[in-house]
Amino acid sequence: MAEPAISFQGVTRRYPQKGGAGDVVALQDIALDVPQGAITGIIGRSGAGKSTLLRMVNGLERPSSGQVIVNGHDVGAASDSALRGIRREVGMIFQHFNLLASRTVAQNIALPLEIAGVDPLNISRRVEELIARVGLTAQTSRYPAELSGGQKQRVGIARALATGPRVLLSDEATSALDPDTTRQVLDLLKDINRDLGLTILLITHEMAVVRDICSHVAVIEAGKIVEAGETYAVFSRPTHPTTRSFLQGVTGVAVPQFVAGQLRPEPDSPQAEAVVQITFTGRHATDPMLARLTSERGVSVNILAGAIEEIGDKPFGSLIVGLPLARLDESRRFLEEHGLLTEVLGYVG
Ligand SMILES: Nc1ncnc2c1ncn2[C@@H]1O[C@H](COP(=O)(O)OP(=O)(O)OP(=O)(O)O)[C@@H](O)[C@H]1O
Repeated sequence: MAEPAISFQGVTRRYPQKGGAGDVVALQDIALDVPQGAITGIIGRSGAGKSTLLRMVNGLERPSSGQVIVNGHDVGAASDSALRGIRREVGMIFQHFNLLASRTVAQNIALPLEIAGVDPLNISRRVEELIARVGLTAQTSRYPAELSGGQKQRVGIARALATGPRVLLSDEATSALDPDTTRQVLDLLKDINRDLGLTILLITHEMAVVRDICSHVAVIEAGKIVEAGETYAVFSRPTHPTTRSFLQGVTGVAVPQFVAGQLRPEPDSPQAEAVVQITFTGRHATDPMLARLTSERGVSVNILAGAIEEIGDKPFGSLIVGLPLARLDESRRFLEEHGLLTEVLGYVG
């Protein structure tokens, strides 16, 4: 296994509160490896600790205890001069772009190179290359106020890439953009990841962003990582309720309203129907298992909701069905034996 690009080792961050009301524990004993060359998403609700975690990677925050190792350097223990070196290897993009209004596109992108003392001829060559890379050649001399949100984020990306970082941090980079523009910016990040082998660590509160570009994901809740792994594995077998609730919207299936209102945790009668979520992954996503359950076992299946999509180019499907209570155990066994995951959501009738 290659060394991780970033390794959080037992990281805790406390903030003292005014008036001696005890500390706020923003992060608690975080252990997480971010693989080299991957796109890793940290997803969590507001206040979960995402920004604090991200800001540790470029030393904007330091751990109260534990270590953050980036490309082999212990960021929390780095001197100011070592930190400057680490920051050249770590670019960052922001939700609100953070561009300088008085500088053109080219001048904004040139800024980190000027700070690094690169000579002017090399700066203009490099800036031209970066502008082409993010598709803004026609906007080179425009000011931020003359750009759309998506174009501003492209400038942010080019600026973050200027010093040739090995890691790119993204702080809710698409949260201020409409869905089409979000898609384009995510595609650009994916291309950069692939072409430059750049490690990307992003924070988001949208599972759709994770689904669309992240090969790995960590779910953070109240300062703790509650679930982490390859996106496909986490999507197929979410174990934590927070992960499940983030997934509900994104896999496009939810219990339909007319059923949700009647759903009960226990069956009321032997004639009840179990409402079951079935998750399909890999080749099983396209196998007609439900048809076989009916034709081979004579079980009538009532399809209530469903969707099939792709995660990391692999098919992933989710269905919600009604199954007769009397045949529930047998049906679940049949489906599980064929590689499908089943979960009883409740009972109706
Ligand atoms: N400088 C600070 N002083 C005191 N408390 C802080 C400070 N920074 C963050 N916190 C607290 O730490 C916790 C985590 O905050 P953080 O900003 O990392 O969450 P987040 O997941 O990024 O939230 P959001 O999505 O709203 O930005 C919160 O309870 C927050 O109030």
